[in-house]
Amino acid sequence: MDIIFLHGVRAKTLIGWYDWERVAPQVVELDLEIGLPSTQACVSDNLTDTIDYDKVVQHLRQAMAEQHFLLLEALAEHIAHLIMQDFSAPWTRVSVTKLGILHEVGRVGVTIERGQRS
Ligand SMILES: Nc1nc2c(c(=O)[nH]1)N=C([C@H](O)[C@@H](O)CO)CN2
Repeated sequence: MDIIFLHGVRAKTLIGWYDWERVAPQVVELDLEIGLPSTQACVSDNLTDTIDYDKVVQHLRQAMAEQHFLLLEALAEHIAHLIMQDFSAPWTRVSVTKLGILHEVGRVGVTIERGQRS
């Protein structure tokens, strides 16, 4: 399976378990790997034969501005669902990272994989 990746995508969203996190949007970082439904673009050299990563970023930023979740796990699940449903990806690995949320911890986050990797 061919894969596109997007690393270090920053997006603003309401995310967190605690009261203050439910009212103040935070910037989270996404690392995405997205399985492609075909290898067609490798021979056609045509953007319409693959998943346009530019559109993925726009779509996810828009969705995350409108949604709120309590846990990173639930946010990651939602992102994986959007990637598979709206871009027809057969497989994805989604990591969501909070930056500097814990004292003396640089980054915390979750990684999930959904779909079938062939
Ligand atoms: N496994 C998780 N643990 C925690 C989460 C989470 O999303 N998944 N979230 C929090 C708080 O929101 C944290 O970011 C602020 O202390 C705590 N643990």
